[in-house]
Amino acid sequence: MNASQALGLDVSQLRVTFDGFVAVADTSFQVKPGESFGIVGESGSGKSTVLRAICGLAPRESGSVRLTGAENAPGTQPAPGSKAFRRRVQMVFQDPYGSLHPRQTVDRILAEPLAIHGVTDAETRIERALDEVGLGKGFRFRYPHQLSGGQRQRIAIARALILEPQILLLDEPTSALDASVQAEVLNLLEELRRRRELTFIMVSHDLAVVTHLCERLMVMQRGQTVESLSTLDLVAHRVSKPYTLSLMQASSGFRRTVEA
Ligand SMILES: Nc1ncnc2c1ncn2[C@@H]1O[C@H](COP(=O)(O)OP(=O)(O)OP(=O)(O)O)[C@@H](O)[C@H]1O
Repeated sequence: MNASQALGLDVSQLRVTFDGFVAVADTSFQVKPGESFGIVGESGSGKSTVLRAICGLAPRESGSVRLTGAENAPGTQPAPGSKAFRRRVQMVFQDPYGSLHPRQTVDRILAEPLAIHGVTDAETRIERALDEVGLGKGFRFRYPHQLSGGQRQRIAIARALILEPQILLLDEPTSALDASVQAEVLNLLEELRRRRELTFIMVSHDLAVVTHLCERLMVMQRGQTVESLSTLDLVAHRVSKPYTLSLMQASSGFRRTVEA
């Protein structure tokens, strides 16, 4: 993929409510094509709901989600959740076991999005996707229970990438994994981002993970944006809001990273 095909995202005044409860309150942010953007905040602050609303899995009460970049002139915007949108924007969930169908082989799991989108060269794409996530075709006919947690998450990443989207939404992609496996999967994501010029929007409660993978981040609390800052500012403790500071102090992994 060349740089001109990279896509960004413009989220404006996004509001999501569940039976009157405001989970996300008029949140706005922009992610540039090829950028890696993090969303952090305490549990329940609305991070996952932002990602889910972007891809049409959570109901958007108001606000807009627009793809940006050369390909997306005004008037040609695919609706979030539509087939055309999913071709460009894919999501990876936290729990790799829960997100893979237990009775489907890896082959079937990877073939499904291709069939839905009418892609014909399934065999080649599946083998290439398995290679890309460092597993190889020997894994093609295994079931999820025959894989380790890290391998399952690699399959979930392969499934998200098989349609060659430009944007990946990552919801706590490594938090269900052991620390050493976590590092392997983060390195894989970083390598894939560089190779494919992907745009990432990653939710995490772990500041160490976000500083590893993201260039910029947004801090959320109770459905609202507290502040937006660069990773460099965060690492240098150049934060303006007490909430961000308390989040940094609460994150032991982050303290270790800063002290290292
Ligand atoms: N489908 C739903 N129905 C009702 N309430 C919901 C739904 N999804 C999320 N919520 C509520 O919206 C709020 C934000 O949830 P969300 O999952 O976005 O938080 P989060 O910051 O991602 O938290 P965590 O880090 O624990 O995953 C929470 O209070 C949650 O209970």
